Amino acid sequence: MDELATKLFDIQAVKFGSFTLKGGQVSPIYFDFRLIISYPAILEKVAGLLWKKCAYNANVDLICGVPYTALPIATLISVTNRVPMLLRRKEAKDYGTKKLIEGDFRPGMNCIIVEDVVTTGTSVLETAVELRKLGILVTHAIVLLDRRQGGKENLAKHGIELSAVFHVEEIMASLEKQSKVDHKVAEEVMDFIRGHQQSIVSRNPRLHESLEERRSSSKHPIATRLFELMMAKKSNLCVAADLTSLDEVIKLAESIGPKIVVLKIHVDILEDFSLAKMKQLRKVAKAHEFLIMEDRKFADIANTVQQQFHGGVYKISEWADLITAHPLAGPEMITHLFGDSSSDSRRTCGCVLILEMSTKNALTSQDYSKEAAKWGLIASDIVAGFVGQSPPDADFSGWIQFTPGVNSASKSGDSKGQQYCSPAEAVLERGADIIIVGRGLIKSSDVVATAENYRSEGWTALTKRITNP
Ligand SMILES: O=c1ccn([C@@H]2O[C@H](COP(=O)(O)O)[C@@H](O)[C@H]2O)c(=O)[nH]1
Repeated sequence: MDELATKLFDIQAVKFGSFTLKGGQVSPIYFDFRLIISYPAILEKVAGLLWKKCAYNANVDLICGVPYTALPIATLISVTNRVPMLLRRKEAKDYGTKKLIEGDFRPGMNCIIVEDVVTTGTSVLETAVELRKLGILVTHAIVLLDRRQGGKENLAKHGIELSAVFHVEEIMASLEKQSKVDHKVAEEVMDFIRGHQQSIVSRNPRLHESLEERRSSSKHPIATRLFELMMAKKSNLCVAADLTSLDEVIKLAESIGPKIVVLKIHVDILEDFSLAKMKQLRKVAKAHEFLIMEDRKFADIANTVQQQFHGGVYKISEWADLITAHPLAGPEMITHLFGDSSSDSRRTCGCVLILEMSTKNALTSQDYSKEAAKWGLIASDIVAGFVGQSPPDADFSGWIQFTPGVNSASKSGDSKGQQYCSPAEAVLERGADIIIVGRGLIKSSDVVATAENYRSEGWTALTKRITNP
């Protein structure tokens, strides 16, 4: 790595001085990796290191470079490792096939995106969008240099894991160690990078307000209650009790009740459901002060959803404090979810809108969640919060962000598309107010100790986020 950093410096692919960037900022460092093609040995080294970043992934069917600098790099990786390549055009031709993606592929194939520098991740994302339109799966991108300016987090939000050969800190440390730059320049560069590392989370005022302030701006009684419980119990832990027996759920709730603020269930996986047992669970919830969330993911027209909510065997409106709903059917479904304006449920139950899902290749795109968040804001007497992996553009400090896919023991997710992050990452990088932990807790041998660990990690991260904006 030191050798490559030196070579990049020597050929002036890494320059120091004063450079005006695309966004108008003046940067003390500039990376011009287009020069690499003039140095075949360096090009070969770069391609080799990039390939090492994804060779562990047995699922590479194709690679695709982001135009233009990464194209020769991707070509070399393709030829050396015998991995077929795709070519993405920047503009479609106005004659012939008019295709944006050239090459031979089948929908369902896995494609790795290759890039030279990632700042916000937009170029990688644009390439991923075109590939995904054709049914090609994109879950990984490899990059020579990650400037650490939010790209990794942005891509993760879209189900793409970014692996970098270098981070800017590593290049600077290496060049300083080899006396290529002096300490003052290295400091200046790092100050600039840190100053431009504003992630979505650090820009969002909701995430730095105290829970007390947010409690007073909340418009839904259940959101107000949840803020109070969080402060009183010093907990932002929701446990996904995905068990098939309600007796077992009750047993679990009795043991971890003091550590949690929400217990989330899926009523339709219970084999021993009865309203009497539900009453028992409500008693435990009252005694230990936590809310019950039914993760029903309502998604139909309002008329049907109302019946699903109030009727059937489960009579969800009789026992749930919170329910989840997909905003797919439009704003009317949200406003009529609980019934007409006189329905008691509007005050006794809060809707948690699913803006983004935690799984790979989820269809909850940025545009989708942006629109849905706007509807949620309008229906703030119904909507207590949202499920998501990041704060939406239209945000509101009285709303609560619930983030599932939290598991300290597994970084890679399960084998069925679920993706995981740690409690600290969920809170500090993704904006979670409440972390949702399922198998990471219910499968552990000591659920009480594990609940305490998640409570403490989640709460520490939340306190840190509020006190260090
Ligand atoms: O995007 C979503 C929405 C909901 N879930 C639910 O959360 C838990 C996660 O369980 P783990 O065992 O921690 O994977 C589960 O009940 C899902 O239905 C989600 O994972 N992602």
